[in-house]
Amino acid sequence: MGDSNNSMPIPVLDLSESEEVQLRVLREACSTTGFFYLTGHGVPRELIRRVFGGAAKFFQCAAERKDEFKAGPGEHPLGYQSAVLENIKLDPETQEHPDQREQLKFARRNYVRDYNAFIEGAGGLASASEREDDRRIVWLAKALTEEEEEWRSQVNSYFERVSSLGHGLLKLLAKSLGLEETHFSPFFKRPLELMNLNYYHAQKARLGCGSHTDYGMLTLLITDEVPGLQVCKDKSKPAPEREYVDVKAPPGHSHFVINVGDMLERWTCGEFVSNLHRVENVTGKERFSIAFFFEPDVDALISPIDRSSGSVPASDPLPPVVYGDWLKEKYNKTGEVI
Ligand SMILES: O=C(O)CCC(=O)C(=O)O
Ligand SMILES: [Fe+2]
Repeated sequence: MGDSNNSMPIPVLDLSESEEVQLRVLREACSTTGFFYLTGHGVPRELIRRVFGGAAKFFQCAAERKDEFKAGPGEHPLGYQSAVLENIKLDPETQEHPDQREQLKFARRNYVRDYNAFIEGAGGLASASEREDDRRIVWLAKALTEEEEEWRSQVNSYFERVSSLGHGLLKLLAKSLGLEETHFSPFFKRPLELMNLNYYHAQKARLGCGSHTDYGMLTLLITDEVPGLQVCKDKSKPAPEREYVDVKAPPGHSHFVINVGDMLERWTCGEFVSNLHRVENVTGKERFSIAFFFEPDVDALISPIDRSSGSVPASDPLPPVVYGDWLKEKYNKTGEVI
């Protein structure tokens, strides 16, 4: 792991190394490719394997069964999304075809409330008591088989483990920027945490997921061993000239692949890079991945950090934004149909 492929090395952050080394690796990774592998994370491989196993079974189910996991009104952006039409994520500049993947999405109940209030303009934000109490992970299907019940507890436990990793990484990120360890905590009291199980079909010569950046703070991804994820070498180039390099698929679910999102790039005034990436599944094999999007509270007011003064400056080069407003604008721009 961590060797260069096609001349773009992806560093490995090992949480069992000394903090000094961790901070150095993190800073270096975030300010160059915006991607790093994470190991020493403590999420049991067996748990990850079981979550993947259940996902493979779920996506094999008949369409009628999968449709029972579809979101109803007020339940977006959760549940099952088939590969046809509902799942279009078109970047008109670079992507000719819709994304080719099925997804099953999970979040906590307060995410659903906050998302719908802010993005869809329906209902209110999670109430004060819900903010504290309702961290339940939502499953949309009315009834589950015994096997699915078992899978549910594995998926939920994986979600909690990755959520804790996200909070831990916030502390490291803050320190790597020379800030107090708790600097980001007030903006992550009830973070938007969205977990997508992805199923890329075994088709050829189509983008499973078109070139994009992720919107939030960090994305924590686990893939199977089928390659497909590619990272842009230099996103400042115009779209037709951009080159993409493969991100080596870690063996046996051993490493997370983590990347900086747009909000963190903005928060750090561009010091940390939210890089373009895509999935090109040309192996002729099915591919599965789990992406966990770790994003600030929907109503967090985020002022970019100017490191030249070491804190939030009086006159920001970038104005403060409310995270939910920023997200809404992003969705409107990409024309994502949910
Ligand atoms: O499946 C992958 O390897 C990456 C998926 C991804 O980039 C995304 O869903 O944002
Ligand atoms: Fe992504």
